[in-house]
Amino acid sequence: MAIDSYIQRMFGDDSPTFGTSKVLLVGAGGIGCELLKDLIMMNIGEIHVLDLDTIDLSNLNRQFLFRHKDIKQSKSKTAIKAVEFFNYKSKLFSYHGSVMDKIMFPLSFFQQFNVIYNALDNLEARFYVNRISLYLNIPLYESGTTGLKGQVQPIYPYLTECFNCIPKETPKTFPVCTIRSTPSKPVHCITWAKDFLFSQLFGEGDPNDIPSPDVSEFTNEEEAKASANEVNELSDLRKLVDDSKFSDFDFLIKIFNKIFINDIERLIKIDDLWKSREKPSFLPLGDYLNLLKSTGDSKIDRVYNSKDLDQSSIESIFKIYIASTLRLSDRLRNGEKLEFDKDDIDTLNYVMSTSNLRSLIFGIQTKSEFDVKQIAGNIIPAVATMNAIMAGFSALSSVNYYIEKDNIERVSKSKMIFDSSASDKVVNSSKLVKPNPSCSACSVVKGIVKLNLSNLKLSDLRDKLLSKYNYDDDVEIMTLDSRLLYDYDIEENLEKKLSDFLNDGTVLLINDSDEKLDIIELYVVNDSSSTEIVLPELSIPPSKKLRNQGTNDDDDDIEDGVVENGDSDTLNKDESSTVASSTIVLEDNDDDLIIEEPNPKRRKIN
Ligand SMILES: Nc1ncnc2c1ncn2[C@@H]1O[C@H](COP(=O)(O)OP(=O)(O)OP(=O)(O)O)[C@@H](O)[C@H]1O
Ligand SMILES: [Zn+2]
Repeated sequence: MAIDSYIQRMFGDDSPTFGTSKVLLVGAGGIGCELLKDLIMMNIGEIHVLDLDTIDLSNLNRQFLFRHKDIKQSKSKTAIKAVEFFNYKSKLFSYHGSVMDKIMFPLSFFQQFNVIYNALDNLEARFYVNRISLYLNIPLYESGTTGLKGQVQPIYPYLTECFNCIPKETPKTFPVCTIRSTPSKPVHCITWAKDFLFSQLFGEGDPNDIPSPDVSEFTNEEEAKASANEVNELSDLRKLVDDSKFSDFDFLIKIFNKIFINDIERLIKIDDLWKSREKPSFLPLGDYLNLLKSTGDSKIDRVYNSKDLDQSSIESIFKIYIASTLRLSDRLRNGEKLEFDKDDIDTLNYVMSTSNLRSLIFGIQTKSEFDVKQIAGNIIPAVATMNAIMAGFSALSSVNYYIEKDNIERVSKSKMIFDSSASDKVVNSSKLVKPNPSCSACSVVKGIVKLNLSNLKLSDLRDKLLSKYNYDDDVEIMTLDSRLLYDYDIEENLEKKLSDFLNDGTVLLINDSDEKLDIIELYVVNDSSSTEIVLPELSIPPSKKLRNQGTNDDDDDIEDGVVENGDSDTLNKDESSTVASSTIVLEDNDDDLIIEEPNPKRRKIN
């Protein structure tokens, strides 16, 4: 049966406006491939698929639109080609690039869409698209999975929580001293091997530029000194690795001695570290090292790798260490730039062997190549079924919107879907919640300012802001990344051209110097044909400070007999009582009236 007939059967004559909709699908990975199939089955008018990546071998187990022959091809292009044989009406478009690339995808690119679906794997891009959906007031269907966990959050800007409303967990990090001096878990040794040892010996960057560790991160002074020494010596070794004439086998012994003997000796001497911990011990590799020294380079098995690993044998781990060090230094000397990649056998073997040798020294359990790959590659197992379920719910949640897009209040009563831990349920749902009033993304009034950056000066923008929004006194102008461009102490920029500071896509924060009005956020759109600055119509609420003051003063009213007074002309009715408290009249015990002026506290960001 044709898709149309299914849709007709399900929705009857009130068939939703799938066919006339134009949507953006961000991400063509695990969830994205599934979602593309689902959206096609809904006969969405236009589906624009955007992804920055190419296909890897490791994607094939779950990204069902891709085949072995597609490896190294663009994900978005391959995905839309793969569905060509589906019986569909949707028009498909693909884009190969990062959604955060403001040149490839300016705000106007997003403006054409009715709905955005996120199928991303990182917070940065998710936060970015969330902001775009807020600027343009486009519903966003946010989905994600980690293993057997998953979630779909429909976001109806300003009506329901946005992606930024709820604080997100950041990836776990470990204290520097644990990684450098007192590891107690395999993950500590793997982090040391990958982020410290590998990156300093083989990673990009000038060996003279290896930063010293931050002394304040160590509680023990000797430990901080030992750590600083380690870095200096490593930088010398890196020079040896880089030296193109160097082919002396001694080099391997030097590195080994430094990392696995001298550095450990130094740590053992710091008694304070071992009061409540087992001291590290040396690897029983003496005979093997001597044998290698006497037989020399010719006897080294350069191709020995993790396939030959006997995890219980120190010698086997050591042989992988030697072989992978040689292979990596050869590659480095051939001019290759190296970075850790879980799918690059040399870098993985190096991290696996060095972390396991360190684990043995500190009495920690060794890990297999598979485990090290998971931990070092930050791999969270992706489960194809969970991706398919969440993609399905993402598409399904959006049906509400297509059916009743003219009644967005009603649509915003939809539900959020997430995995269930109950044995008899696959998923759970909960009502969408109103936005968090202190969310830094959606609680700030936003708009788009159109202007010709190369024709105008900062003073033009400042003057226009003052007149358009009736600020009493002055404003502070800064960028979202905290560059202060103007306030009443910093006038030197006023006569400079806006193009000196701003680009298409820069986000500006405008703050009322009097702290009466709330901060506003303006997205800069450079329009070279524009002759004037076009600022958005905004209704700027009173500042949070005033609102809080209002609330506190309400309490004080009872205790202190505060009488409120003020001009509420420019205010919304329901906010007038709080803003009026900007001029507070206090009655003191002697019946004299004291007028307390608002005391604007200014923030300076350098
Ligand atoms: N800034 C971005 N712009 C466009 N696409 C992005 C951006 N960031 C991530 N993506 C894409 O989002 C998709 C997420 O899919 P998924 O979670 O399955 O990850 P993956 O990279 O395909 O798999 P794995 O991480 O397991 O190798 C990927 O295809 C990735 O390229
Ligand atoms: Zn929010």
